[in-house]
Amino acid sequence: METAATAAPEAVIVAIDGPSGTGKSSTSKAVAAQLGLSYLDTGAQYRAITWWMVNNGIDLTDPTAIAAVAGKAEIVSGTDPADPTITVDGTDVAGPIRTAEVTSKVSAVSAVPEVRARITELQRSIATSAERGIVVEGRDIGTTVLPDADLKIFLTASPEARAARRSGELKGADVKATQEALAKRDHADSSRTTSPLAKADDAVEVDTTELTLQQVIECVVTLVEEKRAGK
Ligand SMILES: Nc1ncnc2c1ncn2[C@@H]1O[C@H](COP(=O)(O)OP(=O)(O)OP(=O)(O)O)[C@@H](O)[C@H]1O
Ligand SMILES: Nc1ccn([C@H]2C[C@H](O)[C@@H](COP(=O)(O)O)O2)c(=O)n1
Repeated sequence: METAATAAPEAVIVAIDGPSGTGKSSTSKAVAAQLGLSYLDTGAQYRAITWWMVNNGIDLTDPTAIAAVAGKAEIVSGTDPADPTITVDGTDVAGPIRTAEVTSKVSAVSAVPEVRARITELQRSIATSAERGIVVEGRDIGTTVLPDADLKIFLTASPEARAARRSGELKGADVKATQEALAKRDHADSSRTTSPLAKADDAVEVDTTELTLQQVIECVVTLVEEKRAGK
């Protein structure tokens, strides 16, 4: 009989939260790869359920309609930092979840308590079964999903730096329009009632504005190693 893996006693759980474009995904993936840990992109899960709702014609202006179908899509996340995957009902949605349409609608879907309850349960189950430990990144990991995480990091960066990074990714995108879109999404994610984007009281805040990605990775790796040494 196949049994679910459980975390080893020395497994470390790292929660990385912060607003959009602060470097959570890039940092988390690299730290997990360097330390031999699993990696979970929780934003991808909220994007995946949003993609399913768009595809199934759900009225995303109606929280009751969203709540009614919150449990319908089967979302599976692959946690290898070298090749993170995400499927919905067996379909690879890694590309489709990054469209402008999904990005503009994900905050409305992720604000619905029934959606959060479902995705939070999935995230906890993935984190507790990661044998060597895991880096989980999102908006409410340190505050709600994994309040007992061994290490909590809250990444920040100036709005200008975040917009410049994002526009660099979306070749030719207007920096001002990108900054406005980021601010709008951050406001929605921070002001929702259920589990908003927030820094946990015991999180270490790292301002990445003036740091290279490599410097941020080194900083987080050092914090994890210090935690492990003190365990
Ligand atoms: N310290 C840094 N200096 C310069 N560029 C960076 C830095 N950190 C990340 N980047 C770049 O910024 C972009 C956004 O980074 P990333 O996707 O990791 O952010 P994020 O916080 O996960 O965003 P989101 O929440 O929107 O998914 C990427 O192109 C990444 O390479
Ligand atoms: N723990 C999380 C992670 C993500 N979300 C929501 C809010 C974000 O705007 C959206 C997409 O996340 P991204 O891919 O930009 O990291 O998902 C959340 O509510 N809680």
